[in-house]
Amino acid sequence: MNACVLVLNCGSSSIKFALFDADLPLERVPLWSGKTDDITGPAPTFEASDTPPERLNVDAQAPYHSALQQIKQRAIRRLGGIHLVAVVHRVVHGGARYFGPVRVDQVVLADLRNYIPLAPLHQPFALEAIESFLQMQPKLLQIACFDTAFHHTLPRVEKMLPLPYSAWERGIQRYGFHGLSYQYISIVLPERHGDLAHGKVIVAHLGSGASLCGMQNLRSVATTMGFSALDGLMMGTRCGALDPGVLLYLMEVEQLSPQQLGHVLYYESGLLGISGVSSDPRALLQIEIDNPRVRDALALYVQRIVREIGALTAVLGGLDLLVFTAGIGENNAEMRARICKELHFLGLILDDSANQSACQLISTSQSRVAVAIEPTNEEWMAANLAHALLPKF
Ligand SMILES: Nc1ncnc2c1ncn2[C@@H]1O[C@H](COP(=O)(O)OP(=O)(O)O)[C@@H](O)[C@H]1O
Ligand SMILES: CC(=O)OP(=O)(O)O
Ligand SMILES: [Mg+2]
Repeated sequence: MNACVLVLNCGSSSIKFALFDADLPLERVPLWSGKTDDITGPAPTFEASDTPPERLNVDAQAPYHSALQQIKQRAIRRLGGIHLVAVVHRVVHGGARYFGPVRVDQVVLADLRNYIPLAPLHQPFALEAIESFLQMQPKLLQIACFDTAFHHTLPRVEKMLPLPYSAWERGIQRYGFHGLSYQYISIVLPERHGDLAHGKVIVAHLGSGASLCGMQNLRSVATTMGFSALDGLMMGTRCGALDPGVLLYLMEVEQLSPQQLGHVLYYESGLLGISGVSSDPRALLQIEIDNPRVRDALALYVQRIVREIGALTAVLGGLDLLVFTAGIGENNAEMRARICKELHFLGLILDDSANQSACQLISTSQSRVAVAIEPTNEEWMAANLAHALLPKF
């Protein structure tokens, strides 16, 4: 083995990490991987492929910083004597400037800071990770791969917002997110589903953050997240699509400051906001019988997904394949069943036992729309994209 790359994926509630042998072809299974979950919550956890899950001791004043330092230490320990050739970062927002993977130096870092207001739940943590490695080892290659990049193929009409034209000229447009996940899915779908994968496909990335991507010929043609990671579906703590009149009302009549409004939309809404209990459907499903607010939260969550699948099906002009991915999409059979039940009008028929067993294909042979589960692999996708920037051995 010549060298390794370390990938860091700073999500809204987790940091995922993976170590890949840098030799091509890049194995999809990492040498070492894991995640820290619920970092800002009361009981953050650390899980890695070589150790049992444990409680992570984080500094409550700076939980992300402290989790990151611990991952760094453990990664260095895991490397032993192996040469680390680069650290690859999932950076959520690349704006209108960054599409391909990019080497990050202080200049690029300063530029990427401009996007913090557009992705306040993600961008600061990824940039903090980059900065911390740059300080520790200034010569170690830092590479950013962007969540927005895969949506570069969106037609102009999907990128534009119906605001004054000058907004478009100022870069106020729909970008789309979860691109590393969708790009990975676009690579594996033909391997699993042959020609069907090249048709009209909707991928449902349902995690803490959630979005849909409509693909045709394996390219993004429509997506539910837009200018920021707030648009589209209802999420764990984020509202999703909202009547802009509500924002004006909250600011003008209820006198919320921009900071307070941001906090409401990013941290206090979605499943947590409606239920008042949790942002995790797993927890909510267990208590819905006794709790009407929890039932409302789950019903609204499903309704928003079904409504947007309908919209993307219209944009695609039909639907051949629906793919579930990310934490909820991959693991929560009950949520998949509730969503699919509402899509019966499309001729979609779920195979209940295949769904319960989380099979690769979970629709019946009579179903007019094939339904699949595909575990995402954002870390491998980022490592793979970054490979072009690595020095040749
Ligand atoms: N084993 C599991 N069973 C059911 N739900 C799960 C499981 N693992 C994760 N999830 C769900 O996935 C969500 C996190 O998804 P993930 O894609 O990891 O999000 P993020 O990348 O934004 O941190 C959690 O809120 C939880 O609801
Ligand atoms: C863009 C986004 O919402 O990412 P995540 O789902 O990892 O929070
Ligand atoms: Mg994620």
